[in-house]
Amino acid sequence: MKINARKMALRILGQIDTEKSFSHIALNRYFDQYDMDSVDRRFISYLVLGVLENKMLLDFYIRKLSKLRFGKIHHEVVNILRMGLYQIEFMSKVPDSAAVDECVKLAKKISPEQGKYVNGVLRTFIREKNKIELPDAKRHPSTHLSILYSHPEWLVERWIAQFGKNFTETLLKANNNRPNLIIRVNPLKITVSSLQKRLDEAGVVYEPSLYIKDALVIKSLNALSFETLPGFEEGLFQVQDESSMFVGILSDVKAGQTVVDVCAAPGGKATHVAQLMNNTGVVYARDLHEHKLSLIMENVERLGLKNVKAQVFDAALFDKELEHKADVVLVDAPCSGLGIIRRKPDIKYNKSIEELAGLSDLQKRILSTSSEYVKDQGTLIYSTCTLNLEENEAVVNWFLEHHPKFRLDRDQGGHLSKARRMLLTEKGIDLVMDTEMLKLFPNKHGTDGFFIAKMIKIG
Ligand SMILES: C[S@@+](CC[C@H](N)C(=O)[O-])C[C@H]1O[C@@H](n2cnc3c(N)ncnc32)[C@H](O)[C@@H]1O
Repeated sequence: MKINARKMALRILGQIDTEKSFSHIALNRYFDQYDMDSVDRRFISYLVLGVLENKMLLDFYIRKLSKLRFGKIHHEVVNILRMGLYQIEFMSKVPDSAAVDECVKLAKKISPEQGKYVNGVLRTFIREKNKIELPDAKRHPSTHLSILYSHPEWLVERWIAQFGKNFTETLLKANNNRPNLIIRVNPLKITVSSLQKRLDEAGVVYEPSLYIKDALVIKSLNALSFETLPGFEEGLFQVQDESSMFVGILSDVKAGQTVVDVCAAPGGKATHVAQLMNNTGVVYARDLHEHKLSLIMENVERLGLKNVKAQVFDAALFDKELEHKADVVLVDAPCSGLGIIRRKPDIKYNKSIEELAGLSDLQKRILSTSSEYVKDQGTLIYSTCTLNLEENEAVVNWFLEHHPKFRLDRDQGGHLSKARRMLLTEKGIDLVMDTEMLKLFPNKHGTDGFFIAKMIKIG
């Protein structure tokens, strides 16, 4: 039986609200449970993610248009209105009349009055949307940007203070764009050109990554549909953002080395370095959560890796067994995740200033403890998928002050070939930061927001 895509989207939004599930998990759960074609999947994920990305703006409109106070509106009707407004405002291919009619049908299932109410709000929006004024951009810049791009005001204020207003606006905008699906080819099983042939045969549209030699940017699929690509089950590739692949490249691992990845699940970076070591040496892939080890193991097995040992271990605690044993230690620390809002729009609504403060203490502790595993002349890499100074530069600067045996690697861009550096310069993309730490931004580099500091132990 054909599913009703809007009804399904409404159920998923309801579940995200009530169970506080992450959107990608809720979407995948429904996609696994119901048989639906790729057109429906794409429409549902577009609508659900679009509503979440723009929730504050859509709620601002509802507040302006509704005769009922926001808190008094039936909870399901709030989501019906959000879906209707989103389709009218952002989905140009959906005729306004279809958006209204379908939402009214959904609301009528609750009661005829709710149908009338939804009809009234949506039709008023179509007539009067140009008259709705946002908070004044000059007098209240952070409130204006916060509503326009649906990011909490405290975060907008913080980013304006750290990056300036114009940069922040482009960052907020980029956070509401859908990211590409990026895959890292697994050279242990296939060459890049052979995988490209397989993708061509399946009609998949892709292009080579600007940054990473063995990575492909998939253009014809969204990030949630990677399992449908040819070769996934066979382990011919791993899904991973280019920003995160930089950790593997910067680590400069060699065959036979010992690597400790203290925060490894689901194993993106651990499997990358294991692959770069050509299935030799050993990668200790650790995580605090036992249930996450299976995620690492699934990837390890699928990719055909023999050199990864997955272990449960709390990175904040010292493990004497590994003292001074590692050539490379990866600290991909738990963080606020504010660099991956494009992938998980829920993140921007779930964080608070208090939570961020607690995180930097944990990050310092994990980094200090893990540094004890590094051999003389060994490498320590600290990374996060967030953008705030407090969780990035401040943590690394604090660490360097307290650990004089470590220094920043001076040549963060040195791993890139000359040709690739020229290409990036031509495109106006600057990778080497004046702080000698690498920070990538969705609006500047087209990648996830990501931070990497590579340090060397002088010994
Ligand atoms: C950013 S994710 C790691 C992503 C992973 N490195 C990858 O590339 O796929 C951070 C991980 O740290 C783990 N974690 C959080 N606190 C931890 C702790 N105290 N010790 C070890 N792992 C921890 C989380 O379970 C989470 O899987």
